[in-house]
Amino acid sequence: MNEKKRKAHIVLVGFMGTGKSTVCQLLAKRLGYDAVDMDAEIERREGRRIKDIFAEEGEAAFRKAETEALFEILARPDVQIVATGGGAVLAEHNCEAMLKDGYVIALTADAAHIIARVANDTARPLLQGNAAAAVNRLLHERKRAYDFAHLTIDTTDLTPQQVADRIGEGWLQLG
Ligand SMILES: Nc1ncnc2c1ncn2[C@@H]1O[C@H](COP(=O)(O)OP(=O)(O)OP(=O)(O)O)[C@@H](O)[C@H]1O
Ligand SMILES: O=C(O)C1=C[C@@H](O)[C@@H](O)[C@H](O)C1
Ligand SMILES: [Mg+2]
Repeated sequence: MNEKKRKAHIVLVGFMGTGKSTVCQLLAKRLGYDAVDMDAEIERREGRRIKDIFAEEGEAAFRKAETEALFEILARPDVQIVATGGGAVLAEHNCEAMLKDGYVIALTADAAHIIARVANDTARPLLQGNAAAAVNRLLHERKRAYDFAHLTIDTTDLTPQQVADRIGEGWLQLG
């Protein structure tokens, strides 16, 4: 965290279940910034649930809506804490935009913890059916996808509050 402070949003990236949405709310409260959850924003703009966008129009249509939402969010003038969707990093131009307008923090966790966190949730279309197998396959496919971040925090043995505190302390120390 350095010269990017003040002019940049804090942008949380990471695989599904690493805690982006949860930490976003806690961090926004702690720092007094607005919390923006991209998945919620897409659902609001589209007027339907993410799993329905996937079912009715397919993943490509969702990715297009995701990029549109990301660019609109990043262009807002006030500093925000942004929780991205787990696949928002799959398009290189999305990553470039995040690095330009944000301080990008990647949250990680080991596969077993991710599976335990997301297995019983029906909201994620890419994890329906055998969630553990899907997590392992996608983690492999996305092995390097989150490496572009300015900072990486392994959340495996941390609570969401501890993750938010760690980020918040670093941010506030910069003055
Ligand atoms: N550090 C943590 N320790 C334990 N449970 C956690 C942690 N972070 C998140 N969780 C839990 O895991 C679940 C998924 O968290 P969350 O929705 O914040 O993940 P996400 O990264 O936003 O996922 P997605 O990419 O699908 O939006 C929630 O039930 C949340 O309470
Ligand atoms: O990792 C992904 O590709 C996704 C993660 C979620 O946040 C949602 O954006 C959606 O379920 C897709
Ligand atoms: Mg989320």
